[in-house]
Amino acid sequence: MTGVTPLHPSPLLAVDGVSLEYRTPGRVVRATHRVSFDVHAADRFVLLGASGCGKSTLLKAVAGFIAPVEGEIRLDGEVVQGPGPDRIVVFQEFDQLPPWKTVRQNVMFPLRATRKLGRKEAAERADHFLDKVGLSAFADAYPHQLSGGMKQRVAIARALAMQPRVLLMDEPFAALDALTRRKMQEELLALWEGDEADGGRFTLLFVTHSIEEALVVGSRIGLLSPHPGRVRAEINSHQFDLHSAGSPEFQAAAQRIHGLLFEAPQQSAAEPASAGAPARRYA
Ligand SMILES: Nc1ncnc2c1ncn2[C@@H]1O[C@H](COP(=O)(O)OP(=O)(O)OP(=O)(O)O)[C@@H](O)[C@H]1O
Repeated sequence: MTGVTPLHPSPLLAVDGVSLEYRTPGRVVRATHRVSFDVHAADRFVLLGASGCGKSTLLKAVAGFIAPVEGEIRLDGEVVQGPGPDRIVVFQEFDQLPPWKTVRQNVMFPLRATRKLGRKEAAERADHFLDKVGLSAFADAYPHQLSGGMKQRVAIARALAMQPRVLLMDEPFAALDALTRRKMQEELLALWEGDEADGGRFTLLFVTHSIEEALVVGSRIGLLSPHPGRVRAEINSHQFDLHSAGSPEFQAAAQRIHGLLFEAPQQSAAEPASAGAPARRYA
């Protein structure tokens, strides 16, 4: 890269004052209220909050499945109007892979469906990304022949093969056992590190309700308070990884986040949880 890097380059993804609602006959549920955050290229931005605070709804809105009732979401400065191949979601559920397709065919499918690549190139790209997630030997297997962790690896390979502008992950490891979950976190970070060789690290927007997972996976964390979801604070977490998980600094950060997420409502009344107030920022 040449030239001077601006101090605050414009974000790749801007979520700007976004309120999201579910409307059913006779009832409106406000899932998020004026949520704002920026995700820069190669960030690993984590949305963290208790169940029901609107994390998944926000991710669906960034994916383009839900339109904001207030505010806007911009990708590369363009307002998001609907789903697109520049934003791919990896879900928690193991059944996100069509069972009648082989592993290779699953990875190839979106590449072909969006006419991104021809059959031969799509097969080559699929094999490349299956190799990256350690599943070359299972390219001709069917999803039911794989473990939960392997299915999630296929879903990750399929998403990365599309080379999206932002990879969206909605609690992708929540249904895995603790050991596999830890291994998958490690592998995700290794894929992100290794992606430099493929022309630049991918940008991640990751949803979790686990404080530890947020600290390990994220370079930056947006804390959401519930009912409706509002940004409570933003925290830098790039200094942590799986190896620092037991350290005093890690424990202190986890404690601080716990306090911010669960501190008493009367304390938060004077704090930024009030509608429209700016979130606290931590270095
Ligand atoms: N389809 C729906 N119809 C009506 N309300 C919904 C719908 N989906 C979610 N909600 C409500 O919107 C709010 C936010 O839900 P959301 O699933 O985004 O939260 P979350 O933080 O992802 O929770 P979890 O961690 O449990 O998945 C909740 O109050 C939920 O009950």
